[in-house]
Amino acid sequence: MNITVNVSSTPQELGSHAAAAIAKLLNDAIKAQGYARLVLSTGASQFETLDALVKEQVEWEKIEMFHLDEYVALPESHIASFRKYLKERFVSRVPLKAAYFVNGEGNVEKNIAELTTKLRENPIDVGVIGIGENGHIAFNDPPADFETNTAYKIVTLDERCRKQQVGEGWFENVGAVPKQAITMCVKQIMSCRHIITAAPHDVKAEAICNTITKPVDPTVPATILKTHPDWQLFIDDASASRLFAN
Ligand SMILES: N[C@@H]1[C@@H](O)[C@H](O)[C@@H](COP(=O)(O)O)O[C@@H]1O
Repeated sequence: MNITVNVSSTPQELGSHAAAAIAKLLNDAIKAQGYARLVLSTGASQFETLDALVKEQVEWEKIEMFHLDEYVALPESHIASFRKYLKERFVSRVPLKAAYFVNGEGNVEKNIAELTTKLRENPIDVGVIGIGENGHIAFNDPPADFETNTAYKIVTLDERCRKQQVGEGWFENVGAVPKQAITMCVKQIMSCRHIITAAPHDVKAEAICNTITKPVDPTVPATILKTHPDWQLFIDDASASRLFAN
């Protein structure tokens, strides 16, 4: 078990530190095996990290990118679509070898099966795994399922998670947020060789405090990350504020 916590003053500083750490791990993997496989999160908390990551020196043509989670039946043209998010904020900005998305439209079971086959061809080197305001990782809301062995599954989103999406401006009201999503499962996330978490902003202060101070338990899904052999957590003064208050 190896946990590193890095506290920055601002989200921008956090983004550049997290991006440098991700780039180093990707470059180490390329050196060792000639390629690297990356899983990316989405959400407002990842903006600064992705903006900095696309500027890093990485042989992007040796990188395969996978996607963590997506709403069921939300068109890719919707502003909240995570496929749209990743295409605009990452895939269009670096010349990747390949990008594999979670597609929540059409035959979802078939989409999951095809993506799982691709994902499981080789281990994932770096998982960039955000933490939600309710402590979720991907769309594994509390109480999270730590046991499922499939790569992805369909979940029903909890109320707090759906409200957070409205708070971030992705939807006009809670009724407009899809009730279901496809998420990478916790065990699959934990199988990433290295995990990097970027969690800035005061809205994450409670989740960060719970993750660090509470025992590993499904009621705070992100606590499982503390059992990973190599987890680097990047927070800022705002998201760390409850830690210092304790
Ligand atoms: N489903 C996404 C995840 O991919 C992300 O890691 C996490 C944190 O994102 P946010 O910045 O929206 O809090 O939750 C979101 O809902």
